[in-house]
Amino acid sequence: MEGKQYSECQIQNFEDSKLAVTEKDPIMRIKQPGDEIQEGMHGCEEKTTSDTKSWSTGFLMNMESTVAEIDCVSIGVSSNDIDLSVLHPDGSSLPIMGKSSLSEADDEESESHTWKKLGFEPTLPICLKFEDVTYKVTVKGEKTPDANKYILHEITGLVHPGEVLALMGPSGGGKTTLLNLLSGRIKLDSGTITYNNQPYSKSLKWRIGFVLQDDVAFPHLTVKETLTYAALLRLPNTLTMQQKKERATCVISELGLERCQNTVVGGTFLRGISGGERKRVCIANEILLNPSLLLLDEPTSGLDSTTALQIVKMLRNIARSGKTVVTTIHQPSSRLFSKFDKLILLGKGSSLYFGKASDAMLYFSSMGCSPLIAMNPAEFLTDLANGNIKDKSVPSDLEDKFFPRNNSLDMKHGELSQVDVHEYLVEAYAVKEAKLGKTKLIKPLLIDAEPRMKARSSTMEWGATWWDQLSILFRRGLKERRHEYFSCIRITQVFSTAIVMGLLWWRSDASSPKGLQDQATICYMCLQGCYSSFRCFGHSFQCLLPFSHSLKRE
Ligand SMILES: Nc1ncnc2c1ncn2[C@@H]1O[C@H](COP(=O)(O)OP(=O)(O)OP(=O)(O)O)[C@@H](O)[C@H]1O
Repeated sequence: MEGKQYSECQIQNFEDSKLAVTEKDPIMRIKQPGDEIQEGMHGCEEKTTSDTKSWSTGFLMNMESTVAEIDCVSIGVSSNDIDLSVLHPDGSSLPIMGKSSLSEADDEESESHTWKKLGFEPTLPICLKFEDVTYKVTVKGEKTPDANKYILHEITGLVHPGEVLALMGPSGGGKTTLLNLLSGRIKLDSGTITYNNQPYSKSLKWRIGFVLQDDVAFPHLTVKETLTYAALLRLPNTLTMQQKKERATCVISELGLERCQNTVVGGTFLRGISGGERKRVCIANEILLNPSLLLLDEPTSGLDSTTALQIVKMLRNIARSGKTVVTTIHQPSSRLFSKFDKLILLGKGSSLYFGKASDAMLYFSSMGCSPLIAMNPAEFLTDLANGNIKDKSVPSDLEDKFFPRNNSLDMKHGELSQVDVHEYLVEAYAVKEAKLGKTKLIKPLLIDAEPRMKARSSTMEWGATWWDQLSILFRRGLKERRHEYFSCIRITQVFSTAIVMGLLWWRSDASSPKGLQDQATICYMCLQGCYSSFRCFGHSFQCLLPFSHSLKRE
């Protein structure tokens, strides 16, 4: 027991609950009536000490949601180690805070980094809840009057700290739009989005990290330079220059970017780091700020399945460190799919499923939709969201519902149309939602004031001062353009022009009218040169357009 201090657990409404602590593993378990004490737990029951109330134990479980889906809370606490997890009735454990749960015997992830050594300031745990989110745009018709186009229709969901929520569905389903709404970048038309039951506010801005699908990085900077300048620009003034640099180094090592840290990022015309490394650099750029909520738009697009899996595992580890992660995903492999905690399946802007990712197949098979051939679950779900029922069984009531009506019109070659399938699935999901009760489906676990206060007290003035920004941007600009400024061709060009000009006007006599004319000519040429440079300076602003996202972020 040496070196370990056990915390008192704040438990409400658990009248029959007991605490059990193992000596081996510092686990306190809220026992349910009838729950057997496991080997190794005997003799340590109800062991608590008074130097307690560590922030990790401050999570209060709402009784109703606990009964609905959570079996017990498992809290492992030592002076060095804090671990809070939620156990579901199926036996799976979901760590909410601290290191990955001990019960999560995931070999691959046992090697994972815990993110603790980063020594970041406390993260505010954010429980993200969205209910009936609707977003529409007005489409201007040439001949017809303007019409509303629904991009998202009554989408509901919930994600807790420690969880990874995947937004899946066919292209154009509305995933990016939902992500934008959740990040507060665009305003929703109806519905609610809350962060710990509070609406979006400016103070949340720096707690939300957003990794774009096509994030733009400076191609001529190395990975280390990119992250160091980002840290210098975006981290608070309260940190010293050295601390900011150290954080960049830490993030590089945590994201496994050491090998390529001195390689240029690269771009269309410059070979640089690989696609997977590039994605990791983009994620690292956001992780630097230690966001509570990390949103990612297709972080695995264009990557092979192994690299994609690495990225998703990394996201899982990030989530397990107490952050809330929401990501859109396209056609994940089955191994990758199994890494998500929750899933929202979107089809044409409507929700076709929301719940545990592992239950998605069960849900569809329970309604009569199952694959007839061996199929990756993600492929099956995306097919369904597309209305494609080839190689899948169809619910009998779907056939009954549409076949008589569609005898000649919608039925193509004796098959159900995609619209019919889509409508059926949307309706079926609405029925499920109504049956379960929407409020129960998205009942959040309440997060106690203590961890929130702790994280809030760490609120700092973010970003560098005006002068610091100027100096950092100047240095970064020089580095980014060094290949142009300091290229042999450019230097030779400047020097040779200077020498030729110098020779032409060598010893020109300003006292004679002819010499004066010569001097006037060189003045004119210099002014012309300045004017051209000035015009180029104006044009160069256009070059900033591709980096507008970086500018906004910084
Ligand atoms: N401002 C807009 N005006 C008109 N249509 C829009 C607007 N924004 C989004 N859309 C449409 O909404 C639909 C959903 O777009 P969104 O980018 O969210 O899809 P997505 O699921 O992320 O697709 P992808 O997987 O291909 O990135 C698309 O059909 C898109 O054309």
